[in-house]
Amino acid sequence: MTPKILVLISGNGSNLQALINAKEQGQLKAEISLVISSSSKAFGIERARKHNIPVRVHELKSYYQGIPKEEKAKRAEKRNDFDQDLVKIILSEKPDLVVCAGWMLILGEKFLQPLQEKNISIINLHPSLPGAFEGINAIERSYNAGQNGEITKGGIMIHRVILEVDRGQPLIVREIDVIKGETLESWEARIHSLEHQAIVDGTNKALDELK
Ligand SMILES: Nc1nc2c(c(=O)[nH]1)N[C@@H](CN(C=O)c1ccc(C(=O)N[C@@H](CCC(=O)O)C(=O)O)cc1)CN2
Ligand SMILES: NCC(=O)N[C@@H]1O[C@H](COP(=O)([O-])[O-])[C@@H](O)[C@H]1O
Repeated sequence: MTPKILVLISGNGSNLQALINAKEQGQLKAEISLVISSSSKAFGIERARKHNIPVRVHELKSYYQGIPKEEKAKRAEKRNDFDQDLVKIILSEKPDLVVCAGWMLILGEKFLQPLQEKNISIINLHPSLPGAFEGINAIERSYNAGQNGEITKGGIMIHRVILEVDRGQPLIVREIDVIKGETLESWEARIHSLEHQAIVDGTNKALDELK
């Protein structure tokens, strides 16, 4: 039985495209059974649809409707509802593995706990080395650190997803050297190039570890 992966995206979807390409070239040990996007505007939706992969949009803003930013407790409640509804979608799909490929939302306990109980592994692609630049805008932050001489290497990792953001066990780590005077665009392109192979290798490695 071919394993099933479910891919979470929020934007361009170039890493989803890398998984789709790998599947079509026989280099991915799974089928992509569903793509879930946290934004209805994500270009990754088009990428999935072009390859007849089912898509669901699951947007946080629809949960926050009518709740002002100041009402933090109410928003936290709705955030839990968002996570719990996301779990329902995923459990109905029964994937072997969930791959966060540019999913730009922190996954809370209400999401992680039920998936752990069902033994569904979750991995994430993050554009920095373990222990550095957790969170968003990691590419720009690592670029600035490199150009300021604070780091000599950057890179990416595929890691297991735990509650602590970007602190899960790394499965794949790939490095690049800082080049002084390099443009942000060039740094970003080198990072993305690393990502597009690592997302496939990391997914295959996580699938192998399920056996
Ligand atoms: N519990 C976990 N959730 C997620 C992880 C993780 O390791 N543990 N990885 C992320 C992906 N990610 C970095 O790789 C990441 C994405 C988004 C954020 C974040 O701060 N999101 C904010 C919204 C940011 C914004 O849109 O301005 C939020 O969720 O409120 C941090 C890290 C996937 N989730
Ligand atoms: N913290 C998570 C994070 O920053 N993820 C990053 O989002 C981009 C998604 O690109 P894509 O939509 O083209 O695959 C990738 O660079 C990925 O590393």
